[in-house]
Amino acid sequence: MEEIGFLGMGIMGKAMAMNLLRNGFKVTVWNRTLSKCDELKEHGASVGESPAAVVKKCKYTIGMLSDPPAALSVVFDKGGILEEISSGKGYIDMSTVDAETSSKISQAVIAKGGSFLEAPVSGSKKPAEDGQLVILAAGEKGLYEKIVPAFDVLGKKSFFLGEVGNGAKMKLVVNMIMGSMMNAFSEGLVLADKSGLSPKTLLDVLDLGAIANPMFKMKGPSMIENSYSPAFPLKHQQKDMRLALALGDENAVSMPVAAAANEAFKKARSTGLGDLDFSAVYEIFKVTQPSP
Ligand SMILES: NC(=O)C1=CN([C@@H]2O[C@H](COP(=O)(O)OP(=O)(O)OC[C@H]3O[C@@H](n4cnc5c(N)ncnc54)[C@H](OP(=O)(O)O)[C@@H]3O)[C@@H](O)[C@H]2O)C=CC1
Ligand SMILES: O=CC(=O)O
Repeated sequence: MEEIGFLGMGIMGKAMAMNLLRNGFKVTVWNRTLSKCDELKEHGASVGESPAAVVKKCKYTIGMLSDPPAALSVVFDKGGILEEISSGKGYIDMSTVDAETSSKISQAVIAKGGSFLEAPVSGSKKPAEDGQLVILAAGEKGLYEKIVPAFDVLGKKSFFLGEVGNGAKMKLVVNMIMGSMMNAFSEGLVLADKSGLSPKTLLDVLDLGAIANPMFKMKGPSMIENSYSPAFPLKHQQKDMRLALALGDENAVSMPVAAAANEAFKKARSTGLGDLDFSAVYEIFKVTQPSP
């Protein structure tokens, strides 16, 4: 397959680009903070000096940026994708953003003759390293079909969900549920502890029952050790809750559980926990539950 461009060497982008390299793809990377490209360079990647330079060199370019302003910046700002995208080239944005952001990018790319696909992912740092992501693609079907060989390396399953916006919406629904679950889980761990039970035993009990799930199993042991090395940064989970709640507003869907979870993530951010893993929201429940 042709050389792939990759913009954004954060937790996810770095793992995904590394995975493409490991599987024989030629990759040109770019990151706003250039030094984060060094490790990829050591593993054989080329480095582009701007998103435009990457698009000029590569037929297909993937973006994995933090949030809507970042996703828009690499497209519309000076040195951005729009300066070089043209007929025969494709841009695939795998960042988690809202449908409106994705549509703006799509329209601009298509106006220049390029093709666009949104393809946010479910799965965190480890699934990214292991090529086990779930890819939620939408946009131009032709581009989807051409990029499938790369998706096959990055993910265990990819869905094509139709028109641009559907991938973004699906991702926000999934992360809204995940964020609410993390809050309920944190409350449960605190309730067990404060009522004299062992949180560790609670993990064992949960894992054997109908609400067992990979997230509780993976995050629970580190949470009870107060260890929050970031796989999915809390500030991004809060961004996803905010964008999901906006989607709820648009569709007049009442979401009291998600709204409460968003408040807890906001509180965690305001106390300086934003760069830790999203499971650090547990700390908020601990401090708001004084002993009787
Ligand atoms: N981590 C996870 O478990 C998962 C994350 N996601 C989503 O993937 C995306 C990336 O997440 P993750 O890798 O964890 O995030 P990180 O915070 O680790 O990385 C964010 C990336 O965005 C770049 N960036 C931020 N602002 C700008 C800007 N204004 N212009 C250009 N680049 C910018 C950063 O560059 P710089 O290094 O210069 O700051 C960095 O490359 C997010 O949308 C997140 O919600 C989806 C699934 C799982
Ligand atoms: O967006 C985060 C994830 O774990 O999926």
